[in-house]
Amino acid sequence: MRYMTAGESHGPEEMAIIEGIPAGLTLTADMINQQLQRRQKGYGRGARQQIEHDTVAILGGVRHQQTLGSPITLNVHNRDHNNWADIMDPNIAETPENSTRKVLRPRPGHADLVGGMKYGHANDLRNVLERSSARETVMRVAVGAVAKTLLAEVGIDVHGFVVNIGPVRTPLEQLTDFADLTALRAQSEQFETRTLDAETDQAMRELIDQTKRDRNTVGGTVEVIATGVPAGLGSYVAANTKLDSRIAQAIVSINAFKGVEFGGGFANAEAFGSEVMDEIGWQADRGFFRTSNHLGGFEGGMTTGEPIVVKGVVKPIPTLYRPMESVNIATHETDRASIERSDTTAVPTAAVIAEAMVAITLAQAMLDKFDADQLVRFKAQVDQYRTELKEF
Ligand SMILES: Cc1cc2nc3c(=O)[nH]c(=O)nc-3n(C[C@H](O)[C@H](O)[C@H](O)COP(=O)(O)O)c2cc1C
Ligand SMILES: C=C(O[C@@H]1CC(C(=O)O)=C[C@@H](OP(=O)(O)O)[C@H]1O)C(=O)O
Repeated sequence: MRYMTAGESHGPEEMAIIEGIPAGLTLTADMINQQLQRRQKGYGRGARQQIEHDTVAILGGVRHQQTLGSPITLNVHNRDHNNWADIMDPNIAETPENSTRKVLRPRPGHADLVGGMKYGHANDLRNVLERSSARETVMRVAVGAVAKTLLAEVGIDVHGFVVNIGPVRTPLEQLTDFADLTALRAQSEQFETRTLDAETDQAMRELIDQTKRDRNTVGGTVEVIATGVPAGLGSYVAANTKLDSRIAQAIVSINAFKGVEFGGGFANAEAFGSEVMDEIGWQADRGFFRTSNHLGGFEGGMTTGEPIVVKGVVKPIPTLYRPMESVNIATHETDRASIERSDTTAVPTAAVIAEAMVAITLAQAMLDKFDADQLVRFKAQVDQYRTELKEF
């Protein structure tokens, strides 16, 4: 399964084409819209999310709510395009009237300067920021919704949670029961943590409010857990077949993500081997299992059959309303960076996007391993494989 997205942040549309989803999967716009709505929630975002009401149009690859096996085409309209129509119109040449809102003072931490140097956009760095914007992640979440729908057919569930925003951490106890990820979600639509007491919820809001008043931004950490994943996805035989490395790539491909860890991750570097390896057990009704999950569900680049637990580090938003020092690319004079309308934090949204990226990567691994033509055969092969694993 592969996919591609296209679209500029203030352009008319965001688009995605997915190739390789089996025929016979029930898919509706509502299923995708539920995930798009989750992406739009989250305390700390700017005014853009009030303008957008992201809803998907399914334009190809589906008939009577069933996938056909042909490429699935998805589309999300940018409502904000109305406010940028002349400036962003693909079909109207540049004129003095529509050549406004130029970006000439690159923002440190954003793609502006290097993107401009690379593609030769010396006239306007907007040509960079329109695509480097995390607006693109709306389509990743749409593609992720399709992946999650497929994975649910074979009992795989994937969920993203907020771990911390700046110094405010959710009370994150070691998980022993991964039975129901949806139930694990604390009842907080704003933060999507897996445990959240009123005090922490309040502390997070206060931190974000204070950061906004300070005209600053704040980052954090998110965690994605995937359950029901069979052992043996990915392989140790070659560098590019190791599934943990593909998941790491998928996470760091998201705007602003700067680090990844599996299971105990960086803390494992300070522990002894006896505290880190997951001991092996066997029961007739389960087959092989582990008594702990310090390694986050991977050995040798392969899934162990235990839940996948992966965390991602989200840096603070680069655009500051109290801009940092920069240089005007037209005059080469020192100046303050441009201010574009911006979020204070995007960590809660980042959890939903990271979930989508893990779901996409797992769906790809499953479709590499099992039949990708039709859902019935795909499911039968997964069942058969699970039986073989249990009987090993
Ligand atoms: C959901 C989300 C929303 C974001 N919103 C903003 C924003 O409002 N302003 C901004 O400067 N950066 C924002 N970013 C971060 C930039 O897109 C990102 O830092 C930039 O593309 C440079 O890429 P890099 O940080 O991966 O190096 C956001 C990121 C995510 C994941
Ligand atoms: C549009 C989204 O996020 C945007 C990501 C983003 C950036 O620079 O990454 C900058 C902001 O864009 P704008 O200036 O239009 O408000 C965010 O709102 C979205 O998530 O749907």
